[in-house]
Amino acid sequence: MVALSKSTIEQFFMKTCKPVNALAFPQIPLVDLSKPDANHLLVKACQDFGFFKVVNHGIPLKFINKLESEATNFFSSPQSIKEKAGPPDPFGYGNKSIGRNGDVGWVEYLLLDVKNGSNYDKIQHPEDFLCVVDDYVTAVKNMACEILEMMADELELEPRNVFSKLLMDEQSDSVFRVNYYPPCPEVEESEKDGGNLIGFGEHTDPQIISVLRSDNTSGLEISLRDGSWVSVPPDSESFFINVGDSLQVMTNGRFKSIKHRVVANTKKSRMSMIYFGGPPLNEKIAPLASLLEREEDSLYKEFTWFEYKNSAFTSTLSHNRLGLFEKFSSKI
Ligand SMILES: C=C1C[C@]23C[C@@]1(O)CC[C@H]2[C@@]12CC[C@H](O)[C@@](C)(C(=O)O1)[C@H]2[C@@H]3C(=O)O
Ligand SMILES: O=C(O)CCC(=O)C(=O)O
Ligand SMILES: [Fe+2]
Repeated sequence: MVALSKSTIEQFFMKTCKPVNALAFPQIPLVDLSKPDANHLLVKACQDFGFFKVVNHGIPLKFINKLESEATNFFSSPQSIKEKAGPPDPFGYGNKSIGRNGDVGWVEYLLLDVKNGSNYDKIQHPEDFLCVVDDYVTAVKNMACEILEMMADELELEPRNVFSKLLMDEQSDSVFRVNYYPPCPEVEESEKDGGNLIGFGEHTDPQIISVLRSDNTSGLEISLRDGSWVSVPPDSESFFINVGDSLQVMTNGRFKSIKHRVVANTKKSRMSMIYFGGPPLNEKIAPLASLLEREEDSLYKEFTWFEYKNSAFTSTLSHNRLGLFEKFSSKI
């Protein structure tokens, strides 16, 4: 990134909420996938937070390291090379501008379509990149499916692939993103006023499940039920799982899609990679009939993922996207 003036940088300061010093939150739910209580703990975490950390995940470290090193090469290449992989329409390289509706963040990113690798050819040496992304995404998708099946078991839902089949479907509309948050030394002056540089503004993820891995730089924050923000202690050897809006709907609001954001670290860069597991475009998203048989009212109108995605992608990051599909907004 080129050096920017203070006034240019000011547009990245948080506008919607007072500057915060979100406390590090050591009580992030922790699920050890190799332990017998994993099913119970992950369902509890989805109900209480919509977020948890996973250890003993079985994803080979070499997949993670290779991808991190390819991505580091990419983000440290000359701006003109990176820009050849952009603009994000919606896939490709993006710089500071997120989505199409005016959101900005102190971030560079690569957004890739998992279903159809064709967009990789914007990137220089696509063959190297394609190979490492595929290995990584396949492994992470399998872990996401295992977690979704553990959820179904714990909720006594049948078949147990009721959620995971959506990610396994050849037409699954899943997305992969690598975010690079450069340091911003120019901001230290303004920090005296208690400012915070926004890396990625607050939002919920629209899909079913998101699997996030970052390096050991802090920055990710989650919003608790009382509206306070807490900082997630980074852990490069673990994965963090987010419940997405679609899973909130399918569980009729039992699982919460978590509001999260990234505050840029002004001194250190941060890199994260996120797999967003989504359903096929024509899939109908609605509370599962077997949950409604248990005498619950459906809280949501049915929609297809295509409809939800269209509406989501015309909204800004912080918009409450599910509001449009709620039947009784006061109940949620
Ligand atoms: C402002 C936007 C960026 C986003 C599309 C949207 O209009 C609203 C949802 C955003 C989000 C958040 C989670 C993922 O990072 C993402 C790829 C997604 O599916 O929804 C982004 C979208 C994006 O960056 O294009
Ligand atoms: O970079 C991160 O840690 C999170 C980014 C994020 O929430 C997203 O890309 O949807
Ligand atoms: Fe997100």
